[in-house]
Amino acid sequence: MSDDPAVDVRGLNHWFGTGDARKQAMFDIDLRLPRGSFTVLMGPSGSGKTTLLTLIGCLRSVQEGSARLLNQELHGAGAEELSHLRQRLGFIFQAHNLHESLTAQQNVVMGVQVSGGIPDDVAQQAAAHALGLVGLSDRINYLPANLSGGQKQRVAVARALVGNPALVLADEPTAALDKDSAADVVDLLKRMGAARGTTTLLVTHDNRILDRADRILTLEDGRIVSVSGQC
Ligand SMILES: Nc1ncnc2c1ncn2[C@@H]1O[C@H](COP(=O)(O)OP(=O)(O)OP(=O)(O)O)[C@@H](O)[C@H]1O
Repeated sequence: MSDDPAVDVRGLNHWFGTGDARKQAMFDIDLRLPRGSFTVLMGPSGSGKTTLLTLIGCLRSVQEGSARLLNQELHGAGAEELSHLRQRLGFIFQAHNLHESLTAQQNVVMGVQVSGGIPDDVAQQAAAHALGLVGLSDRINYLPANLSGGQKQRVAVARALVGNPALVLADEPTAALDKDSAADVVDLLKRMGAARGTTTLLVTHDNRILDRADRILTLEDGRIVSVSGQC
């Protein structure tokens, strides 16, 4: 495995709006995420956590500065390169975003098929395996409506990890969960990340997660104001 960090951001600035409404949201961000690390990104509402996550996740264009993701520069990258890079990422959001009309298994299969060209039987096997890893082997044919909040979020974790992503970006994945389910989801992400060498960046307001992070970054008003933990 390469020693290069999974994410290497330098001098990143970002603005929203145009003309008089133009407002700077990110200021001179420097950030490195070593491969296999588990980093928590904290900060008050409006501090820029989601903006930073979506820039790193190729969901927004980098306007100024450098952001290298898996050894590829995002600033100036074309749509096709960004789309290929996105296929190497796993996303988990606060709202699990499961398709309500699809079973747990079918939802996870969609996570395999983002990269395209995967035979259906292989996708089905991979999805069943991922659901087993998150402890839901006995729920694969359940619709989301018949799963608890914690179980739905575990399906979302399985869907994010089934394609073996190099980097997992999670935005408030435990916000809607009770204490035990939140701990389960984070432990699961950490355990699976460690087993596969996946790098994880997790945005949260949830103090319960902090003791599980290798590193904690704090954003305030679009600036990183503290970094704690190992580098
Ligand atoms: N699409 C947008 N257009 C204009 N301004 C935006 C847009 N998205 C975010 N912003 C502004 O950028 C700043 C950072 O927002 P962001 O959503 O990244 O913060 P956050 O830390 O994720 O907040 P929260 O914890 O509430 O989700 C805020 O001032 C926000 O109003």
